[in-house]
Amino acid sequence: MKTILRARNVQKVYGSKGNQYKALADINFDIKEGEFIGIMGPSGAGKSTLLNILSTIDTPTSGEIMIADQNIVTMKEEQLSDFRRNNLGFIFQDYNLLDTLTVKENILLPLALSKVPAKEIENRVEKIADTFGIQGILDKYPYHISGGQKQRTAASRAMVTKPSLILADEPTGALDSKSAIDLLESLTALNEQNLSTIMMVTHDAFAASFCKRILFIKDGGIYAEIHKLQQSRQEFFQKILDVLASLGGGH
Ligand SMILES: Nc1ncnc2c1ncn2[C@@H]1O[C@H](COP(=O)(O)OP(=O)(O)OP(=O)(O)O)[C@@H](O)[C@H]1O
Repeated sequence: MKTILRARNVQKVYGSKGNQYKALADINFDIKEGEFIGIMGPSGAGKSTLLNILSTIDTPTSGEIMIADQNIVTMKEEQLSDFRRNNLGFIFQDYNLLDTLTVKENILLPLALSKVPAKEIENRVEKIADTFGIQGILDKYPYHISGGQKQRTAASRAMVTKPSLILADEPTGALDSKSAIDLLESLTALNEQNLSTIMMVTHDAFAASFCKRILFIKDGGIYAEIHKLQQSRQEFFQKILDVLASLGGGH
C-alpha cells in the first residue's frame, strides 16, 4: 500500500526562550492508503497540536511531514490552500456547514470550486449521499436537519472530492449514540469500499473502536500503538480502555 502520510521527528515548541513548552516532543509515524487510524490521549497530550499541523493550519518547530508525496512543511501559504483543497478533507465536531446553502449545495461546493463538470458533480453527490443515507434531505437547509444529518452532510462534503487524507476532529463529539453509530458505519464503509484514508482524533473509546489502528499520545510523544487485526469491535474496545487506563489523566 502507498504511504499517504509520513511524519518524521516532528516537534512543536510553544513560547519563547525561558518560557518554552514542548507540545510535541518527537513524533514519528506513517499512514498507509486505506487506513482508518485513531489518535487518542489525555487532555493536553498534543492531539490538537498534531491535527493542526497535519491540517497545515499550524507549522511544526522542526521535523518533516510528507502528505501525498508533498512536503507540507516547506510550502508557501498560496500552495497550501491549493494543497488543502486538492488533498485533504475535514470533518469537525461542529460540522462547519454553510447555513445559506442546502445540503446538496454544501456537498457540491468543493467540486464546484474545483470546476468539476456539472454531470460529474451530480453523479458524485448522488453516490456519496447514498453512502451516508441523506438522499431525502438534499434540498433542506442545515437548520432544518438533525445533528446527525448535519454531520453526515459534513462528512459527504469532506469525502466527495476523494481527498488523499480525511482528517476528522471529534466527529461524534456532539452526536447522540445512534447518530454516532450511523456516521461511524458510513465512514467504515467508505474506508473499506473506496480505500479512503481517515485519521480521526477522538476521546471516545467507542468511536475509536471503529478504527483499524490507534496511536495513543502522551506528553507530546507516541505512547502506544494498537491494531484491530482480527479482533471483534468489542474486543478492540476493551483493549482501548485498557491502554487509556494505563495512560492515566483525563480523556
Ligand atoms: N498556542 C499555544 N501556546 C502555548 N501552549 C499551547 C498552545 N496550544 C496548545 N498548547 C499547549 O500544548 C499542549 C498540548 O495541547 P493540545 O491542545 O494539542 O492537547 P490535546 O491533546 O488536543 O488536548 P485536549 O484533548 O484537551 O483537546 C497543552 O499543554 C497546551 O496547553
